[in-house]
Amino acid sequence: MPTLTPSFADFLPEWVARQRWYTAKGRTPQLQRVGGLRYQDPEGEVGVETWLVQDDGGPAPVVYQIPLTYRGAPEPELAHALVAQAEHSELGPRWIYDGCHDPVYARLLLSTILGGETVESDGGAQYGRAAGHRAGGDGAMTAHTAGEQVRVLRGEQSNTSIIFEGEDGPPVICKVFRVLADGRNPDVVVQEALAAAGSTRVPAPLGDLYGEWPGAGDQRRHGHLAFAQEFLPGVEDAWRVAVRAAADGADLTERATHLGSAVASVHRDLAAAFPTHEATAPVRSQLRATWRHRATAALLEVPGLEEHRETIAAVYARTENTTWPGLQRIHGDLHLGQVIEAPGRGWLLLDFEGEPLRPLGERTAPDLALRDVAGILRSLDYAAGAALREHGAEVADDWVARARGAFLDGYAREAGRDPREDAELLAALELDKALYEAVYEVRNRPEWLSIPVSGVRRLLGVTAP
Ligand SMILES: Nc1ncnc2c1ncn2[C@@H]1O[C@H](COP(=O)(O)OP(=O)(O)O)[C@@H](O)[C@H]1O
Ligand SMILES: O=P(O)(O)O[C@H]1O[C@H](CO)[C@@H](O[C@H]2O[C@H](CO)[C@@H](O)[C@H](O)[C@H]2O)[C@H](O)[C@H]1O
Repeated sequence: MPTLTPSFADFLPEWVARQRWYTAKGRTPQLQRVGGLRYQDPEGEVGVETWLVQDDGGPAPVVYQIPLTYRGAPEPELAHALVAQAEHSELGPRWIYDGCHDPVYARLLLSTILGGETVESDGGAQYGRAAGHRAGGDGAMTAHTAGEQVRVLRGEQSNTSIIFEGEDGPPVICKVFRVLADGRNPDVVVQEALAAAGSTRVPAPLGDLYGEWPGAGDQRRHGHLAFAQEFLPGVEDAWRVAVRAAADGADLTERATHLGSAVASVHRDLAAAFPTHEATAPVRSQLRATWRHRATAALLEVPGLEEHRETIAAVYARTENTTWPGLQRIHGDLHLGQVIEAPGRGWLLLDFEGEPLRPLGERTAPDLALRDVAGILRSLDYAAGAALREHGAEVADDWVARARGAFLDGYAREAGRDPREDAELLAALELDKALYEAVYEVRNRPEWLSIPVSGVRRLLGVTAP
């Protein structure tokens, strides 16, 4: 049996702990390999393998996807993506890289998806298997599997996205899901359904990789590993547009109005493509219980909010005697970073995975479309906070109020109902979102925490100490 020195157990946990996608920040990963996939480099030079590892070091077990490439010589262009240098007992020195950054893995991944191919592990107890599926069918797209520019998208993301650009065909972005959930990934399911319904508000889906790996005991887990779609080069996301406008005090109202209409049109298409439900009394209490439960957990995790326990409960209680709209499939984690502005096409929505901190079942359940509306309202408030943090710009309350009002106007016009008519629900959902954000920031970006915490206080009508 060949050996590697240092071994994976020696170097992988420490590397995983440093990754943006590691969800249990601050803890020490306790990794066990649960499965894997072997890809074949056509040149026969680079070893390409995806590790599926379960981490038991966080609050709950999480399965991560970790594509790795093994090279016999260092690759200077991949220096930033080096996971470890190790000695293989038979092959000699090995340089092990984060596969997403290695064009050899990237091209194999895309060709597996677009070619509808299958990859599997070497077998045994950790047997894994995955199959590519092509969506729609655009013949030009296979041209991307060879000789193209390959790069990893930089920035704040929960997953790792690889971009393929070149002369032979339109650019592609392929998202490698880092946290694997059992079941079909909502990002894939929803965008494919919207595209099939003729929505122009999402980039065209091109295909996905769906896999299986061992679960507890004899169980098998199944889920999406990657998703390829049309890449719109040179576009800006609404977050950057809004932070800049906030910092400059520039008017955002026209764009915010268009964004409101775009979100409402996606909601209309989602209501037609997926089941809808009436918000019956038991459903309403169930949802309120979820908000309360999330608030309790947030107060335990976020310092300085405990004193607001009762005021928070009161905001939720105010939704008891109001009329609720129906429930439907929604985006689930809508914020300005999930929206891009494409020339000639207007605003497009991305990343329908839902809030990464929520269990999959909750993320795909029908919910109030107002939850997405609340997400954008919170995000406009965040943009003002970021303008201060990053540019030292004191943003007038009026700027935020006008942008939020314009977004709601655009939404109301397209939806035929003004979200402000459901003021109690909207307030409850904004609060729920701000509390979620506070937990997210505590775990991922503590230096951002003051933005959602101020948001919570503002929503509760209390001034900061
Ligand atoms: N199809 C696309 N075209 C252009 N840019 C994209 C596309 N998909 C994603 N992006 C960019 O990548 C960023 C992260 O994408 P997202 O789907 O939110 O990933 P994650 O799940 O990792 O958060 C977006 O904010 C956007 O700037
Ligand atoms: O990784 P995702 O994009 O799915 O979303 C998570 O990370 C987001 C931060 O990257 C976080 O969004 C929060 O910060 C944004 C600015 O960076 C801001 O626009 C959002 O309004 C705010 O919620 C998101 O909540 C989290 O789920």
